[in-house]
Amino acid sequence: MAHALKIGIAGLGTVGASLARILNGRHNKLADICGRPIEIVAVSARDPDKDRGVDLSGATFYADPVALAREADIDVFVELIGGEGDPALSAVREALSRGCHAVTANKALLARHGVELAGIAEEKGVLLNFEAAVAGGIPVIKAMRESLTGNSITRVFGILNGTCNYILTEMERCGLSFEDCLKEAQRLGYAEADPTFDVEGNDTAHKLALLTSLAFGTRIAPDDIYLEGISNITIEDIRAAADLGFRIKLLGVAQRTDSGIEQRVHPTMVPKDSVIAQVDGVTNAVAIDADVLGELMMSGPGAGGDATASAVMGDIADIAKARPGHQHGPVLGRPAVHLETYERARMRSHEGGYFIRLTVEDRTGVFASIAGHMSDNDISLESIVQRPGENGANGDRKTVILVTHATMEASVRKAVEAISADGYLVGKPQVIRIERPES
Ligand SMILES: NC(=O)C1=CN([C@@H]2O[C@H](COP(=O)(O)OP(=O)(O)OC[C@H]3O[C@@H](n4cnc5c(N)ncnc54)[C@H](O)[C@@H]3O)[C@@H](O)[C@H]2O)C=CC1
Ligand SMILES: N[C@@H](CC=O)C(=O)O
Ligand code: NA
Repeated sequence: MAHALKIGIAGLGTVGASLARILNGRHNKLADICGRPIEIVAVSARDPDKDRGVDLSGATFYADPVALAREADIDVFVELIGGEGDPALSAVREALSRGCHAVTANKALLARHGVELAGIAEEKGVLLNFEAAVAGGIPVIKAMRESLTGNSITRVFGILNGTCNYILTEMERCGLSFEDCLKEAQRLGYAEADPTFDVEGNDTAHKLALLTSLAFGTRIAPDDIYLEGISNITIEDIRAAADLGFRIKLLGVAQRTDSGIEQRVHPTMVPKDSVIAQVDGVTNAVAIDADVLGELMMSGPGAGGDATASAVMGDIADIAKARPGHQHGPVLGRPAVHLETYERARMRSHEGGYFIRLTVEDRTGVFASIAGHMSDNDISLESIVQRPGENGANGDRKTVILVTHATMEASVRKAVEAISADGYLVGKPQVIRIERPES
């Protein structure tokens, strides 16, 4: 049998500890499959003595993950610390620069520095694998990087954050509060160290930025993404959506439009009977429209220690199986130096349906005024209904719910601004985009 593949793991939290347990527990099986054993020879963690349910006493401990990356006798550096900056960034840079392969689950790091790191890996002839960074255990990076080579992709979209999908599902299913659902997602190991990244949509944006680059051969540009999270979604929105035959999902969407590449992350109402509406809990889903293949949809566990470690294990096994000089293709599907810049489609030119929920004072003329602003902005309405307000026990408030036909985002913004200026709104208007996938 060939010599062992020596790995160093930095970060022994939810994913790192799962990975260590799985690699140790399946040591012989992996050795059979890969043709050589995979040995954890070095680790870095904040607390060296914590019980993680795995014996790592044979591995050299480094307090500093950058030192591990720079000095340890390893073939592969596995980064499972998280965060877009140091120490993760310096550690991965160091490892690649000295000719070690690297594996990371860190989408924040790659969204910000992926092109630079891919450039180093390609220059040094080593692999930088990151399957776990997008949609957890779903093999979407492999699919886009390898299986779809040669296809032209027009759109990629999906549910890319397990925490948000878990929260939205549990709020609807059990009527639990947003805060309680988030706490449970944290307990289950789904959430980021700072869960704001989940609920405000940044994590989805990091993943979408990587998918966009793989889909369109473009440079990674997280700041080009229109971003809205789920923290403003209320149980009233979820119920109103259900009454209208929709469910609310946090979607990331990247597509080619006449005005460039549109990238957006926002809560979205999808028809209840669509495939994406059935994706519940921590499950993620990614749909890719490819010209030769057609529409590909993949779903599976998007977060959690074992699901994520499964993807990391696959990345490490790929390295163990690769013969020197016969490496896989470029990190981001095409060489980092050939990634293109592109025209960014502005959100104001987005066209789609909209759900608008307004809480208004119960005065004569309000309903007519709202309808008038819609018509002034050429917005065609599918429905407009008035209901007793959520806080209207004394009858002084009403809820007005509008659903529009396909219209320009700019028109909706202008209409909502005009309505707000009229002075009868109570609280902020709620605007949720509607997406009607073909399946
Ligand atoms: N938890 C999940 O479901 C998923 C996580 N990821 C990504 O995997 C990475 C790890 O995530 P988790 O394991 O959930 O996070 P975690 O917070 O549970 O683990 C990170 C570990 O790194 C350690 N750490 C922090 N600074 C360190 C330092 N200077 N030196 C050594 N260790 C240090 C922390 O003490 C912690 O134990 C992140 O990039 C995350 O975005 C990706 C997909 C899913
Ligand atoms: N916090 C993330 C973890 C996986 O990427 C999520 O909830 O999806
Ligand atoms: Na994945």
